[in-house]
Amino acid sequence: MLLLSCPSRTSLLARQLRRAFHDQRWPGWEVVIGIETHAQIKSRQKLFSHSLSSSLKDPPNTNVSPFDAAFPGTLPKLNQECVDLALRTAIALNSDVQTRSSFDRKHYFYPDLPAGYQITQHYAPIALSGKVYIPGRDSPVRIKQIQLEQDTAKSSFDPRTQTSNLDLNRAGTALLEIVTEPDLRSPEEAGAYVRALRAILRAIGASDGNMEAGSLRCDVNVSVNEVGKPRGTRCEVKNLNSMKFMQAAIICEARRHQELYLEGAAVPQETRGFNEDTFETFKLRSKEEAPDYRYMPDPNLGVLFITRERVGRTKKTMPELPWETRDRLVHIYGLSEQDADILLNLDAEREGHEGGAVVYFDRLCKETRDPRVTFNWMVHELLGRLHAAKLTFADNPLSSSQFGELVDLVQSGTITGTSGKLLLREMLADPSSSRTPTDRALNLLSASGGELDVNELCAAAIVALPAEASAFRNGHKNVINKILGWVMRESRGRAESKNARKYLISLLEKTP
Ligand SMILES: Nc1ncnc2c1ncn2[C@@H]1O[C@H](COP(=O)(O)OP(=O)(O)OP(=O)(O)O)[C@@H](O)[C@H]1O
Ligand SMILES: [Mg+2]
Ligand SMILES: [Mg+2]
Repeated sequence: MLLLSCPSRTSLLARQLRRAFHDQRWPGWEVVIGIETHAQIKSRQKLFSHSLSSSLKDPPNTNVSPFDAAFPGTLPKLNQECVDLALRTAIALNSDVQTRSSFDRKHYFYPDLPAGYQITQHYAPIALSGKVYIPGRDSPVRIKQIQLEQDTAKSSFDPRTQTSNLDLNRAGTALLEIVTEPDLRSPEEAGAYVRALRAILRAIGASDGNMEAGSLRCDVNVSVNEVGKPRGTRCEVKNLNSMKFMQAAIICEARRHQELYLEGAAVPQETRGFNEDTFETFKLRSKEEAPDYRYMPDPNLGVLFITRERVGRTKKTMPELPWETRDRLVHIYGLSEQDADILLNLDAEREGHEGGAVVYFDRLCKETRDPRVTFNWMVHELLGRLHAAKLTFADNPLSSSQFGELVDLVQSGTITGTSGKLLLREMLADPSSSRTPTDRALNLLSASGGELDVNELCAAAIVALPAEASAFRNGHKNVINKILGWVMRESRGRAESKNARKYLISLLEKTP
């Protein structure tokens, strides 16, 4: 947010028109997208009961309280941990937290909904009108509202035995529904928005945002119009659980609407599904067939009051948000925006070593290493090696201090860049070895036999014997013999002692 300027409305509009007009896939058409995201809240217990939020590993029907199963006479009790996490989300998305919000019943009849209704926040959601900034766009994606609601149970059908199975583990788990205004204009922007939202939810601990595990699901609303003409009719594609499927569903809808308009037909407002095998959307129901949800306030839950003090207290506990991290990487460390995004995307994909790629990079740079050199070693060499072995950053076995020592050896000229790469390879092959990178570097040097580099050994001696080096610099000139002894030993007597002594002294006098 700190990075991005706010251009005037007219230049914004012109840019948006240009962007729409220049989409080579559908010149002259504008594709309009709004997204409803359901994120499972990372709370220990469900939204209104004491049973635990389940993971996919839990056996079916093991985390179910009488309330989740809608036993008569059971009552909901709002879990404040979920409210706190919703509050953190609202603050992170720059939204207006509502002092008063409330819960409503949304009725429909399906076996995965034991009570016959889902408790949601239809009339008065917990937060309104937020903003999410995404790379490549000056204007934010506007958030319409954020609401708390319950998840449904899971039903599955076994065609062999012709039976339906119900698993109530998920019933009543807390969800956040985050709804955008129709501000997105391409499948890529939609992807960038979901990635940015997921990074925020993860950074604040509100959700795992794991699409494969179902903890982040999206409904996309798509309409198409000719550039400069009024908006088309929107169709909603439900329940997309991967970025790839979401973007494919948008492309499919964009083309389908264009074809209908070109034939002179109208686009009927529909709710659609996505076929993961054919990559096509299909009709679930038309607007006329839409269920009447008969929304009504839940009489068992009162008003949810959130005081200004509570919002203020929560603000104080907010961590650095992804766009703030990006700003810091660019302005404090001097990385390019692209390089900053590489680190942020590593974190967005998966939690990495020592709490993530940015934390790892921060630790490396803390020791006054040059951030750009460090970035190159971390991303091009370390990550490059990991990728070559089909591993990700999360599998990185080297601690930041081990890896930092390697960077230092190269930076101080103790070993060449080529030897550094060899050393990295060796360290990754045997990460648990008790030998330090400096020890390994020396082995590497002596193993290279004839190519003995006395200068490299002298520099290594200074790194390996810091107390002696500083004693020499403080006037204890005799200590040079100890440092020289180290060089002679490591070179297995192959170094020429007079030259080595001269070079050592010049090095010690040159470097602080
Ligand atoms: N012309 C349009 N083209 C694309 N998206 C649109 C258009 N108009 C509205 N939208 C988007 O449709 C979504 C509507 O979601 P909302 O939750 O408000 O209602 P809903 O889909 O009718 O209800 P439900 O939550 O039951 O699905 C929003 O994300 C909004 O931005
Ligand atoms: Mg909705
Ligand atoms: Mg909807």
